[in-house]
Amino acid sequence: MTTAQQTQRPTSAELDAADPLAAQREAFYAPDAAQLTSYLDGNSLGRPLKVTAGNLESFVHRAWGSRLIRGWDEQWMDEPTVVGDRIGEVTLGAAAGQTTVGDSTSVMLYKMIRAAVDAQPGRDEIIIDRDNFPTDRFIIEGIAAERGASIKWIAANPASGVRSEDLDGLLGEKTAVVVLSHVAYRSGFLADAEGITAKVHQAGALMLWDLCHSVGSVPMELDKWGVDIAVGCTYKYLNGGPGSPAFAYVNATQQDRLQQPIWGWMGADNPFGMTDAYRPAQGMRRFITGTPPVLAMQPMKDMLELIASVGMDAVREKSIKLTEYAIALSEELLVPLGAEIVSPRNVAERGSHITVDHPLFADVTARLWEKGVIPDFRPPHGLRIGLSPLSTSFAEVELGVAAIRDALSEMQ
Ligand SMILES: Cc1ncc(COP(=O)(O)O)c(C=O)c1O
Ligand SMILES: Nc1ccccc1C(=O)C[C@H](N)C(=O)O
Repeated sequence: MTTAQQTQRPTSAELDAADPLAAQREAFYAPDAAQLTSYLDGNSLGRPLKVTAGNLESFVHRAWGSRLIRGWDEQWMDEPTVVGDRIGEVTLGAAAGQTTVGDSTSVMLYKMIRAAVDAQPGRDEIIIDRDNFPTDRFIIEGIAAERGASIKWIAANPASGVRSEDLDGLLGEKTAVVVLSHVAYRSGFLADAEGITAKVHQAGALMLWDLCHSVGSVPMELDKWGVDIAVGCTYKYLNGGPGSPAFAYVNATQQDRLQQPIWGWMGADNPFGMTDAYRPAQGMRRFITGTPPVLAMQPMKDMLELIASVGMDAVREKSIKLTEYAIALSEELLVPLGAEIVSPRNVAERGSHITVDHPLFADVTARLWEKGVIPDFRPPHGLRIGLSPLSTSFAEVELGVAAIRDALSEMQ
């Protein structure tokens, strides 16, 4: 590092002092320092809010313990779409009536991709990229086998992600649906959701975005972009807790055309009519299958209100500053030790995490976890630094990257 670099870059203390969202970090539960010194994995599991502990206790005592079965009539039957609408309003740019909550992300992806393929007669091709998260790829392989559809693969580009031109030569009159991640789980590449959606529509195909790594960190305008379907998880930047349920968005114009494949009573038009035949409910309720995971939906409500109070634009602004800082530190401290930054340098093409590659990073990550410095590792060589804007400080990033440098140089 040159002296010039040292003097040009603000210190982590200066960045924290200038951070308009710094006070929000107090809202998160803080384990004692022996357990945690730097949490860099909010993109895998967000931290709990302090208020969530009391709210869960009160849920047990009041809504569940006192109202008991009456809770379904009074509130819980509507919870999937009420919480869904709030996710839509606060984070997705989605008007009410287009978002619901339930199932795991994998199951929700299955339901939505199957519904999309079934709704496109004469079209039997699904497009996805080789670098997409395993569950997305596996589910599409399963659906292709089940429906006799074929898969058109976008070639892997691990240091980047999918650009509009990557669809050239693959998109056509046989394409039923295109499935892409808005932010790539490995590189953090942020796709041009609006441009790609428009291109997919020109070919008459449906567009499904996996929002797992963007929801709650990147502002979105799903309605404006004309997105057909989106699925995302709520345990990362929506801090819903381990295994909190997924959400699905279906554009109002597509809801009647889509029929999901797992016909359960809760997605039928009259669940308590105990009818002979399944008839799908109107609107988003048709995408529900079984009893909604109401308890597991509670923590995300607290985070949604915190995000609403500051706004997604402020969240994104901090996210950009955090990833810029993590890249600058990685360049100074890790690249000289042979590490390679494999995330986009252009902020407009980057979500809220970065990945740095080095052959020793699997061992480095294991050693860091013992010390309470928590990034994560994705094979073959990627150490991911996830920066959850409302809970991460610049000091934490500096401490974390310095610890990675120390572990790496000790092991070399
Ligand atoms: C892009 C992407 N899709 C899906 C998932 C997860 O699916 P599930 O919630 O079913 O484990 C993840 C992370 O776990 C992910 O990063
Ligand atoms: N759901 C999990 C359960 C256990 C451990 C990690 C996860 C993740 O979410 C991983 C994340 N989707 C990833 O991009 O690697």
